[in-house]
Amino acid sequence: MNGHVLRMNNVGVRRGDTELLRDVTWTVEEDERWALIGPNGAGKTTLLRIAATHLFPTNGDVEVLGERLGKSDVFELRPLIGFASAALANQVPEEQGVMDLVVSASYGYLGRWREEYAAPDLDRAHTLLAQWGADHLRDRTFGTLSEGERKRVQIARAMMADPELLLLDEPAAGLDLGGREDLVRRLGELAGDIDSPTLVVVSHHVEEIPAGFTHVMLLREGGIVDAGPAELVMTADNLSATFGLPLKVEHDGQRWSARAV
Ligand SMILES: Nc1ncnc2c1ncn2[C@@H]1O[C@H](COP(=O)(O)OP(=O)(O)OP(=O)(O)O)[C@@H](O)[C@H]1O
Repeated sequence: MNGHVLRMNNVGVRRGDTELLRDVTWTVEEDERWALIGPNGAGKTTLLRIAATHLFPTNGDVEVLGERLGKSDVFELRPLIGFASAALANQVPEEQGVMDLVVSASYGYLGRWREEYAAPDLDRAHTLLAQWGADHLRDRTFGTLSEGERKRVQIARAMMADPELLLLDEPAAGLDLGGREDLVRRLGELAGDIDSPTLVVVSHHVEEIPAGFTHVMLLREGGIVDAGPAELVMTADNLSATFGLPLKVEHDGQRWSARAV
């Protein structure tokens, strides 16, 4: 795999006359942790869905975990990719049990109960729920969970199959301040662990970039404003161009913040 987890070359996505993405050239190496930041409609989710092999681009080349999209069996690739998004959460039936949802990820389907789950898989599901602060929810159904609780359970599920690449679309959206800070701290711990999968997290807010995230891509109107090491990309000029208003950017050594000037 020569270290490249993701490689995109001149990727574009077009729907009718609308360009959802254009000229995206991007490489992600194994030990990198990326945040994709941009305003509503910038194309972040579209880009993440391509990385997850859920969407084929209209043009350009994509390699995920060394396999070329269009030339490989995505059903062999997908178990190696953990993916959590609001769209996936919406596909989970309300009555789905939390444990079933998490443990079934290693069996390749969306949470149907099987009698023959292996004990090590059940143990791993418990451990992951605990790691994401959701162990107390394991006897609940997905439909009874709050927004923040759903996010934690979804991340535990995405981690279940021990992925090589973990893609999280707006994991902190809809969380209150305490919930956001708790989740961002846990993501920071994951980022700092050398055994963690390669991470790509989408957000609208620079405050949600966890500590330890090494790289940032800024997206606006389907195009890359800048992408690379966080300390080079996260300038006031770049952020202002991305969000279309003059911004002041601060970094306290761990986390970023931005506000209008
Ligand atoms: N099938 C489609 N046809 C036309 N436009 C589409 C289609 N799917 C998405 N779009 C548009 O493409 C743009 C990019 O959408 P995308 O969901 O990737 O953006 P995003 O950066 O994730 O936005 P948000 O932060 O609001 O979730 C949006 O303007 C959206 O309305």
